[in-house]
Amino acid sequence: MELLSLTVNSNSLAVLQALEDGLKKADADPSVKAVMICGENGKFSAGADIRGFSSPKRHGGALGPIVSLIESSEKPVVAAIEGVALGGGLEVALGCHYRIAHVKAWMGLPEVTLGLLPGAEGTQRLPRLIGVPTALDMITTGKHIPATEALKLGLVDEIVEENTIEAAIRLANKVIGQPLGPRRLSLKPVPKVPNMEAFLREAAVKVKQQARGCLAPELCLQAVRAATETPFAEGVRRERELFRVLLSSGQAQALQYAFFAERAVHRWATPAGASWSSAAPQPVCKAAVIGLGTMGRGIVTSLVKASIPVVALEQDLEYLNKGRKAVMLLLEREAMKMEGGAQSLDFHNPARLQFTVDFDLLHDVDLVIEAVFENMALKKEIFHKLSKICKPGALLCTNTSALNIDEIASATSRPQQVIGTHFFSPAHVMRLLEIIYGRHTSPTAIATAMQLAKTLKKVGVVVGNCFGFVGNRMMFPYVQQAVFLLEEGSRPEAVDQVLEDFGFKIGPFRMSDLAGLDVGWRSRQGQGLTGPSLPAGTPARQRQGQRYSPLPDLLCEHGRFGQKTAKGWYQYEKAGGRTATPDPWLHSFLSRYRDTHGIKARFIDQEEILERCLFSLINEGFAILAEGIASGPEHLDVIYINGYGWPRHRGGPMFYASTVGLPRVLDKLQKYSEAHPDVPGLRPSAFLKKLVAVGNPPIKEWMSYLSQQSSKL
Ligand SMILES: CCCCCCCC/C=C\C=C\CC(=O)SCCNC(=O)CCNC(=O)[C@H](O)C(C)(C)COP(=O)(O)OP(=O)(O)OC[C@H]1O[C@@H](n2cnc3c(N)ncnc32)[C@H](O)[C@@H]1OP(=O)(O)O
Repeated sequence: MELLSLTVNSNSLAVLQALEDGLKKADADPSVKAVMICGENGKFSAGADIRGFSSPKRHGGALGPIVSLIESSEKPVVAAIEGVALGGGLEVALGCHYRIAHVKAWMGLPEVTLGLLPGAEGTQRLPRLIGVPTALDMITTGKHIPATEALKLGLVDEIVEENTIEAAIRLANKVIGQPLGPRRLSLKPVPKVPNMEAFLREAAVKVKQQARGCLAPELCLQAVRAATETPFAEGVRRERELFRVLLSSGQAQALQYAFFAERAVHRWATPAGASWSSAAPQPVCKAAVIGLGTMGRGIVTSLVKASIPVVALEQDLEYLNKGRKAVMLLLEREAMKMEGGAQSLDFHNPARLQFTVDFDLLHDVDLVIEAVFENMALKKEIFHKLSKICKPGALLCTNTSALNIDEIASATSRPQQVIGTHFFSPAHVMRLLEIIYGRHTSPTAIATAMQLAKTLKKVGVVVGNCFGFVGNRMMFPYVQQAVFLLEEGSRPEAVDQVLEDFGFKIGPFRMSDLAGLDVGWRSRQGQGLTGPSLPAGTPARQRQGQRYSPLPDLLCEHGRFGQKTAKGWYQYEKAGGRTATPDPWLHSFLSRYRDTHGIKARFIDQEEILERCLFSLINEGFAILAEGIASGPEHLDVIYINGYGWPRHRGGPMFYASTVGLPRVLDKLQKYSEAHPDVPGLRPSAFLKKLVAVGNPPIKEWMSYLSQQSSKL
């Protein structure tokens, strides 16, 4: 028996060479009767080294012929899949005549998530093995499936609970001498679907809709279509052609950047030098959530799903019962999606989930997440109480989206254990957790919050304390520009369309209707920008000498809070309705508003809409980096991709800026700033100017142009 060993993500080229050499040697040696391919260290293969994709010759082109070589071997080749078989790794397994997997193994073709397609004949072999609908789903989503599902789909021949390699050797011995023709996937026809053409057409529409401008899913579908329409060799040619298109698209680079950015933010560090190496997380065996509004409900659900026992607290029985019902509904829905159902979550067990109005029940929890509404006085009152009731080591987290962490911490006797954990709605679905450290927050508290993010299957991003932190702070100038564009002549649907065409899930006005216009209104009232505390005689469209638009306030004064009141920037079929329709009332309201303020409406083209919204957001990003609020551009990008619906295939706002070119971003900001001198958000940040002055360096070098002293933390 010849044994070939594959190494996960080591030098791909060396693995390929070893595979080719081993196969040739095995074929030439008459004493070898069968071949078994396995990985090292309990992992079959996670595919190509993603960093190597910038050198095309090293990958796609090289693996296909080797997979063919495996398949054409006259000796049976068995894949022993342990750990993961992903991308090129699974394509190798598809070339084998038999596949045997450990029960805990995972498989998938995630190339699409990297802006590519399985370019080593995977788009041609997988449909032949498991049928077009399932193959298409795996290839266009890139999802990883467990071995148990792979067995049901026919992707593997057998799963084992014990030693996969021994089982594979047994299988190989058993099949020696059996005909290999029926095991060669390239020779099999693609299984028929009743109306293949109609199926593919419908699938294409769905894929395009979900892709939101991302090329890879559509080209994956085209490659699978080729498998249904042409012989294997022709399909392979088409696959290669499409692979080359994707490889040279900027989207693949953006998606690969996003892959590494998400891993890079896990290695958090503060300007004071704290990091994983200086802090270990505290165990979180029991948690509490205060406030069962929209955010609190999602947070409780998220904790229960992660098997962390939770005490859920509300201010009185009426709110508690309302919250309890809503949480139970969410958990039932989540349980239905899981294999073990409600039993697996065990949320009816009071030891797992307890509802109370009694603060004293929080005495033994390891971590509290306060999720009451955005009111500093209320939050301080709660934190003061927590600091008295909770055990000494308990971590006190606040789910604020903008408020000052230091001020909240000042209400406690243990500011080192106070930290911001900004969840995104719906909290049990959205992947982002913005983790905000204050002046006194300890490294242990940061490490614990980061570990919590991981346990909740979220991406934790550590940032510093400032109004709006990173995500919302960058969002303010973006939304502000969107509203200014309305004042100047545009309409909500026109602005949204441009940003949705760019790839955002929803544009700023649809988003604001969904979130509720009253949220921002309350916050602006709190800041004294509108409402009774606004000094008499304040000009309608100016605050502290800067341009201000009262449009959102005026809508709220008309009771237009968005979806919840069936009217906002759009109109909806009913209160709570989701279908936004342009509203003639709003259009005439905007005309009257412009007349009142002597604004002459003008036509605003798509380029201006896009640039003013995006470049002002990016500009704020540069200011955030310069202030040391985030430790690198990838932090901002990960926040935007995972929390704000930024199109992943554009790599995040800062990566996008690097692809547009910083000189162009600067030029445009300068132009818009000259036209609107009373809008500070359009004034180019000093850091952006510096980067342009030093010659527009690549994004990975940006931070090296900041002097250490610039950090305000
Ligand atoms: C059988 C032989 C084939 C091998 C040679 C192939 C030759 C290539 C030819 C053709 C091309 C094929 C296309 C592809 O294969 S594209 C790559 C497809 N694979 C993937 O997309 C897998 C990506 N990785 C993951 O999904 C996960 O990392 C996973 C493997 C599931 C492990 O997850 P987890 O345990 O959570 O660990 P991390 O994600 O944090 O990863 C740990 C570190 O490893 C780095 N990593 C992981 N995968 C890759 C990769 N494919 N290339 C480069 N680096 C990778 C990751 O960045 C982490 O590094 P660090 O700790 O420094 O951040």
